[in-house]
Amino acid sequence: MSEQELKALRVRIDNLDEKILQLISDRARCAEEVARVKMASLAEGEQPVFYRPEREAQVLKRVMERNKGPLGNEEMARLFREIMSSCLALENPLKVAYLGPEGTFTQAAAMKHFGHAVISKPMAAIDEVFREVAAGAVNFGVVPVENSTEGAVNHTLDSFLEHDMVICGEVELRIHHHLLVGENTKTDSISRIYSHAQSLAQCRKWLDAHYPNVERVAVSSNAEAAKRVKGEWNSAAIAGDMAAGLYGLTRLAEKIEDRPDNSTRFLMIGNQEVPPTGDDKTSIIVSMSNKPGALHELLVPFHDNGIDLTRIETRPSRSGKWTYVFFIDFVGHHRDPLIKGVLEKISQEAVALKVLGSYPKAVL
Ligand SMILES: C=C(O[C@@H]1C=C(C(=O)O)C=C[C@H]1O)C(=O)O
Repeated sequence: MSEQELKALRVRIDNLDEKILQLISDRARCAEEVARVKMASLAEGEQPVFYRPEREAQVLKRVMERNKGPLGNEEMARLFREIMSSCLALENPLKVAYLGPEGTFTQAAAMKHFGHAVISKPMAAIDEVFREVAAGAVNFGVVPVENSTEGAVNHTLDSFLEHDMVICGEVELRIHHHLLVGENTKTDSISRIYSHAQSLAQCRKWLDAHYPNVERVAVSSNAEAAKRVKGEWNSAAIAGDMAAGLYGLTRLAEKIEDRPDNSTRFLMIGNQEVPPTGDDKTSIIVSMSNKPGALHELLVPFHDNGIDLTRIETRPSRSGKWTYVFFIDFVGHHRDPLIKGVLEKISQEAVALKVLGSYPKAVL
């Protein structure tokens, strides 16, 4: 390609960028206007709701449906995710607590869902994320709930039993783990490997094959593991890209997770009910009396109405020995008439039923 051609293309790009800049600014002004209208139409004492997850899901879906390439749908939606995040921050920047420290996959999930124009607050434990939301110190919290290799994150499920929270969104993240070391570590003399228990479990076979005799030490998060090995001799951490970059570690081995499709699902928790979008999921907690056929009774209404169950998890109820609660996720919104009927049926049989929230299915 000649210099001449390159020059002409760069002029075209500059002109397009100018148009994009203009359009994004017009869009941001619209968002400001939306904020003004929302404020003006408030009833006495009513708090404005700036963040609308159902609307954001609709915007992203529209973008994906209309996208004709060459950029992929996810790539294009990611760009619009950030534009919306910045527009919303003009109305009112969201405060989001997540399971920290900085560099965790939960932080990556928070950014994937809310974009980067939020005020984010790392918390030391899952329960603290719940408490921060309950105290009103932040608008939303982000917590991991299940991993495709290792199953449920029990701390999160148990926290739902203790706090009244509304789930307002979900996000899924592909989880790639790397074996990381700091500059002081001699790679042939690793005597200890730190990570979160879930991550150690997700790499169990790889560790058994490559480091069978090295001590595995579970710490509170894999970002914490990365932070530790930065200054330590002869130790390594298992963590992801964000933590590797943040703490400037070297990758001894990449993508060491046992299953290549290893993914984690995260939930956004808050106090805001989300209206239906037509493509939603609902999470409930149910406790049944301890009698034969109780689980069957619970599941029949879903089957009879053709409702797609996406997950069922059992946890000790904490209110009596050998009594259990069921965490159930299914497709649909609790305001849909069909779902309403099913929930009514279940509540006739159940000791307790709590709807944790209905929320748009993950778009990205
Ligand atoms: C502009 C609005 O407010 C926020 C910003 C949005 C956007 O930038 O598209 C979408 C939904 C809200 O989170 C709105 O409610 O439409």
